[in-house]
Amino acid sequence: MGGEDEAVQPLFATKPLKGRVAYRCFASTIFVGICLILVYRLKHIPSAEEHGRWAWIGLFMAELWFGFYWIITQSARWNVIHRVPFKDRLLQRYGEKLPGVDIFVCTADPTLEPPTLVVNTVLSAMAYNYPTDKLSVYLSDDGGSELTFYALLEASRFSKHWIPFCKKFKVEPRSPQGYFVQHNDSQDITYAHEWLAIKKLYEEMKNRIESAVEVGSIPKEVRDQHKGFSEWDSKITKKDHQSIVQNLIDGRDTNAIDSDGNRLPTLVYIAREKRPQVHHNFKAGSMNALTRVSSEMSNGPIILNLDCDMYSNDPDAIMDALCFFLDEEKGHRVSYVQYPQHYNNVHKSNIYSCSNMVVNKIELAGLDGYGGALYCGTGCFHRRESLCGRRYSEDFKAEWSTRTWKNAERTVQELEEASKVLANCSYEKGTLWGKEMGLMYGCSVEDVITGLVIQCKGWEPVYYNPDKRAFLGVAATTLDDALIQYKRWAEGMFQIFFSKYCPFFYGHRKIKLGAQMGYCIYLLWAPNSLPMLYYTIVPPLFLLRGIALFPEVSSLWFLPFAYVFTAKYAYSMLEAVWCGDSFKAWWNLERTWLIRSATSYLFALIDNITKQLGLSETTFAITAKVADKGVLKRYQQEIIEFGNASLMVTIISTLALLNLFSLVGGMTRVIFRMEFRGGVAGLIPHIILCGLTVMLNLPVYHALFIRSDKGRIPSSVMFKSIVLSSLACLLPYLL
Ligand SMILES: O=c1ccn([C@@H]2O[C@H](COP(=O)(O)OP(=O)(O)O[C@H]3O[C@H](CO)[C@@H](O)[C@H](O)[C@H]3O)[C@@H](O)[C@H]2O)c(=O)[nH]1
Ligand SMILES: [Mn+2]
Repeated sequence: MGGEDEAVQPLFATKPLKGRVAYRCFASTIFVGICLILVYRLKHIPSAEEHGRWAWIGLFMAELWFGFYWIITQSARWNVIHRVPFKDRLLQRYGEKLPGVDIFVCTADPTLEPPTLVVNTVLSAMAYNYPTDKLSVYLSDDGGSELTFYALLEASRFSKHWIPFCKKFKVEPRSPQGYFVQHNDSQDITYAHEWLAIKKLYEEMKNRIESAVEVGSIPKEVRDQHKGFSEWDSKITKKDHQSIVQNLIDGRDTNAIDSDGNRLPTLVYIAREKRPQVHHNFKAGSMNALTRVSSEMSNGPIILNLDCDMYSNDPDAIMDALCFFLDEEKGHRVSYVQYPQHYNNVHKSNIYSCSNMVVNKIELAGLDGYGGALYCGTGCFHRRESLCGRRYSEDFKAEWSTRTWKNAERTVQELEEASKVLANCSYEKGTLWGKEMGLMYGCSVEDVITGLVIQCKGWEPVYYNPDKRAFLGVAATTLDDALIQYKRWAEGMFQIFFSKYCPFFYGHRKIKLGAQMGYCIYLLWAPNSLPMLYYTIVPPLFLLRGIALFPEVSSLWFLPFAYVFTAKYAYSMLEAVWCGDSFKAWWNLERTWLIRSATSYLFALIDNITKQLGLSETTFAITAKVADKGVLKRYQQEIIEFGNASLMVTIISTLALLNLFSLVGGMTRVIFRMEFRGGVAGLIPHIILCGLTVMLNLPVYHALFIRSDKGRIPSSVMFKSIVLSSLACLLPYLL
């Protein structure tokens, strides 16, 4: 125990990122450039008789927005920090006094989220290097599926072999699926022997689960093995069923031991009550039910929240996270410790830009620098108290060691019955759950808004980005999935901005200005769509018409445009490469940003408006975690999957064609020296802009005209977008 006379060494350190001063100087030059651009726009507005007056004013507004948004993004780069925990000191000081940790895993649909995937996450969580009597894993199944329950039952049996195997050979990762795909070339005989045996067990379990899933029901002899299946005796549906709470492993039970005779962690299955007439609030509702049910059982003061597709990749991650909570001097202020979201199915070139290295390494760490670490929904350790709505106060000191199972003497049956009440629809009526307590309701990014509210109650969250990836999830493998996911995020974020939780008002005097701005980088994704669309539609059309909307290249006013554009993109490329992206990944990100703006962000904007008008409601489109073989193959080859004839794809291809037509038309004009207003030199910026857009869209043309696989853009979409873009090209002649 930390000696009384010597000063206690901290359990974690916070360090600034190097190179700040240089960055701040550089950013200031861009700022000057932006101001000059705006001055130019204001001083040169075409007169009422001239062509392009309104287009000009539109460009001014778009550039005003980009400038404003750029300033907002500086908050995430101004004050970047990183955190360093000291696990060894923790181990020395807290041997026996470690707090209980409850791990929540959420799943919602046995088809989109296969039970095998779910139990892999659960098993990886059960196998953490942490005293098993202090570890409890709770699975919330919003799908209310007996298939998932069955899979969990199988996992509880398999864990008796898996956990000792992991600990004996220190295997990593601890998701069996993730582990067995690795190559095993060990020479150790006992290891090879046991490896084979455990692999066989795993494959058998997997086959049993998958054949049950295929048939869609559980064989009678299996149903008879566990009383829990009786919950499904009366035909129940996903949207209409009673509360189900089944304790599959009771961690207090001295007979619940693994094959080496060590105690097992607690394992509980929960499907909260669902009734068609009661709104279930998606994942937030499920997390809150988990919080209450777990408080009736293990009641761990630390909660780790995982999505069902995100397994633990580092068996020591709990120890790292605890360093932040248990630090004697600063730990009592920490509300949650968020890890970045990484994916195990993302390639180096990252075609849909799902994993964002710059966001993970710079932006989120930059927000943390202002005390504004985001809560991202998964891979996050919470303090139960702050999650349950407690306000921070100076005299708050956690008592870790005194807390254990709240109802230690009660039997499993008694606990299950008591817990079911907590998972009932009626339980929350008239309480503060979803408003002041637990995760917030009514927003499709329940995580971000909950994090903001917790911060505004005085807590200081931590963002921790270790070199070794602590959690690995599954990223979207089709363009549609990726865009719909971003639409959900952009919509929820923008909704926060226009609610009473807008960081600038709600956070005023509660969180730092840097954090308020930092939140807005994401909250303002949706409105970016309009200026982005404007910039990719109007300048190309005016190029076609031969009307310059930018200064001539020989003019001094061209300099700020050239400087801001080049410096911004050169910097963003260097930044991406520095953060570990490839050049191609950065290039793909630029395309993705364009595509997202034209689709996800635009739709998010529109949906927000219709919601304000009361025409639509919050929804939650679950991202698929599996794809069929053809799709997967193309994903492996890094070919974009357009596939269906959706409105989003139509917009993308129309925009791409419009730029192509304009570029060709504009170049023809230049080559044949047709008349211009403002001279050829004035059109060069248009050509550059349009040319870059065309280059970004190369895969779109490829999918339109060359590809023949199923992921190409369907011909119906092709015809539609040819007609639409041609019509658009005629537009400037009518103005
Ligand atoms: O009614 C629901 C819907 C979803 N989920 C679970 O929520 C998680 C996230 O859903 P997913 O479809 O995978 O969405 P993503 O876009 O991948 O999730 C990101 O964005 C969400 C907010 O939009 C956060 O909740 C997630 O933590 C974050 O990873 C999954 O485990 C689901 O099982 C539920 O429990 N109940
Ligand atoms: Mn997900």
